[in-house]
Amino acid sequence: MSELRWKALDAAQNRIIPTINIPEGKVTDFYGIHTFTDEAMKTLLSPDAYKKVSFAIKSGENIEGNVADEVASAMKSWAISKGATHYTHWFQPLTGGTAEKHDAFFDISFDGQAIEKFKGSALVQQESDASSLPNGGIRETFEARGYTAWDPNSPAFILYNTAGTGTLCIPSIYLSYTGDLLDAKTPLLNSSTVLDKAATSVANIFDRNVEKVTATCGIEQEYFLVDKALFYSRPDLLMCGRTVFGHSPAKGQQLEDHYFGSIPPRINAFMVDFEIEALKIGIPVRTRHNEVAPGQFEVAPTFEEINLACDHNILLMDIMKKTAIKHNFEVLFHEKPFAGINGSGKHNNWSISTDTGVNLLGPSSKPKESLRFVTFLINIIKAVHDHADILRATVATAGNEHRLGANEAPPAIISIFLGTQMTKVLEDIENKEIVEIEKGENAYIKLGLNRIPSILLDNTDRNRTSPFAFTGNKFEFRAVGSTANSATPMMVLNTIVANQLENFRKEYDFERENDPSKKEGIILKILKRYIKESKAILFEGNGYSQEWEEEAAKRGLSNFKLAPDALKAYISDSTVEIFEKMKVLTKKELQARYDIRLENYIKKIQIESRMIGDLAQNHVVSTAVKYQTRLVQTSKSLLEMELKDEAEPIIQIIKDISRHVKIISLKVGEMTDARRKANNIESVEERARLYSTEVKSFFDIIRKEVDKLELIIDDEDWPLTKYRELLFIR
Ligand SMILES: NC(=O)CC[C@H](N)C(=O)O
Repeated sequence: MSELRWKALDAAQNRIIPTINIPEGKVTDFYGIHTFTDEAMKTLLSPDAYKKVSFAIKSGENIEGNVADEVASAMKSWAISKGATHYTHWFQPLTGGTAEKHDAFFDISFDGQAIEKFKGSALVQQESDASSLPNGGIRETFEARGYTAWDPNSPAFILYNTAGTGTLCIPSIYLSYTGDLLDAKTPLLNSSTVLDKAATSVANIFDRNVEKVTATCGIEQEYFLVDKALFYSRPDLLMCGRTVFGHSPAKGQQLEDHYFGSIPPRINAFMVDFEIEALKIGIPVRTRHNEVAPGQFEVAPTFEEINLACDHNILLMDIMKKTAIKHNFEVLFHEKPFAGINGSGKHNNWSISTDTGVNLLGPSSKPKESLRFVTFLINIIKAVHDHADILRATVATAGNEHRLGANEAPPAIISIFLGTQMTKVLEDIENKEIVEIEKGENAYIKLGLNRIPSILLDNTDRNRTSPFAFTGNKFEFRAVGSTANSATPMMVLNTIVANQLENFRKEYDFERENDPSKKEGIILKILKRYIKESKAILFEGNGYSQEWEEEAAKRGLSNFKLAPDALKAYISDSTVEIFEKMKVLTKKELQARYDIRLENYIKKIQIESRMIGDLAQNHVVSTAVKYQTRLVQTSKSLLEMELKDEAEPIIQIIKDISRHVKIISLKVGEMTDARRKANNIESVEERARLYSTEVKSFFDIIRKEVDKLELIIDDEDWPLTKYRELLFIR
């Protein structure tokens, strides 16, 4: 086995940076050339068809058959002219990733002629016998049909394979024969619709011209890069996406010399390459940098409409994985591939803006508009306060369980960071007496609302320890895991905010009818109460500290460290009530998602547990025993030569090895028993609980012993590529 390690090290150190095809011209010359953009549609469709499609996209109405035929025909000619041979409905099942089945444009007509075919019906809807995709019991196996349907809100694009041919990908939603939602995209679309409705009605209190409110999102993506040969030399990376063993290297991230440091040339080449591919399909990537841990990096696009942003993020991950092959890298999206150093997250920068061009979370120089700003801000705080548990549940996975609360990642407690100055503004609103809002801006000034723009301009205090931070003109949800499909957390955020805004509007209307005072006074009265009700969620301090855990408990905030506990919020009464009321997900669909996520959790821990057993016994213990045998020979020889003192330290090492090996063997056996016990449990909830508590409790114990052995056994013999090699060779 150590031979594999040495070969891998050799390969990794002799890489040549591949040539990258840089397109001619400026980025704007090739941006979106592989996307069937609105521009392309305008050029290729008849004016009438274009008008109808645009209307359907805006209104969400169905597209008529003949119009769909025209769009399909235009898409086909466009795609074929760009080298596409196939098409696929590209959708997001509940696996967390994407799914695609490629069909050729090529076909044989009824009279035996070879033709290229793509009808409107094939564009709009496809039937998939995808009974192997997770459905949480929604779809009985005897009714295995599922449907994918075109989502015209997200433009079609072409993905090329290494052979150079392309597939036209049509972003689609996915549902069962019975109409139950089986994907991540449809609920997100639903949530955007309800958010639009609720936010528009609140925005109308301030401006009657607002007709539409859109959620936007910009997703920062963290990742690790490991040389391909090194990656394949670690069975745990290959099977679990993370290392289950590995002693910390002498140098980790303690010198803080990697973050924002000069990007190594081989990495930079990879970044340039995948960014070009991303830009060609219209993903507006803009930022790249070294992250905190050695071997860790980040990419971020500019923000977009939320549905598009989530599609683009998951697509970007796919492009990164594929581009990495050419560069002999493997991209790790796991939340915690290496113990003891930074994990990887996805920071979702979320905001809402109107069709009149106003960012509702953006500061304004007019105090009156600041009232609108605080209205949205405080409603969001209240929504997150009241429904923190379901927000937390969306980021609960086996991978993220290792990350939350460890090394620069936010803790499992959901709290909101506002910055000291904004906190003060809220305190003023809560505590200062509002006399009747007078003419002019006096009252706003008294309340400190006139200060907001300047506060937000120099709002430099950032708090990385907060899972949900206000950053001047948007909220940053930092707890999302790096492998996650952002569509799910963003769908929940949209929904709880929509629900809250709807409640606010109702309360406001009610008060208006019964209270003759000015609308500003009424708004402030309601906001005062909201602040009182939800200020427990506001926290400015160090989210990593023990004191915060204690303080949060006192405040009654939840702290679900284990994913199965956090996931329960999927089926809580309040979640079901809101999601059914807002028509985003039904109780049945929530239950299915809960079951799927528990199953996924169990399977992930099961795979890791098996991997730990296998590596510990078949790689580590066997190597340790072989090395021990050599030491026994040496000590025997020394004793024969009557060199007792010299033999002593060697005998001590022999004993140390035995001690570690004994614990490892014992604990691997006990862990296998714990697994067996859990597997016999019928209830998925109870099984997940046993996996998260009993089975998982052996992971650290076994790891500790293995990592000790790594320090004892001859480096020449050690079978697992070491942390220093995985993290620093590039
Ligand atoms: N510099 C950073 O933003 C670190 C974030 C951290 N990697 C996380 O897991 O979220």
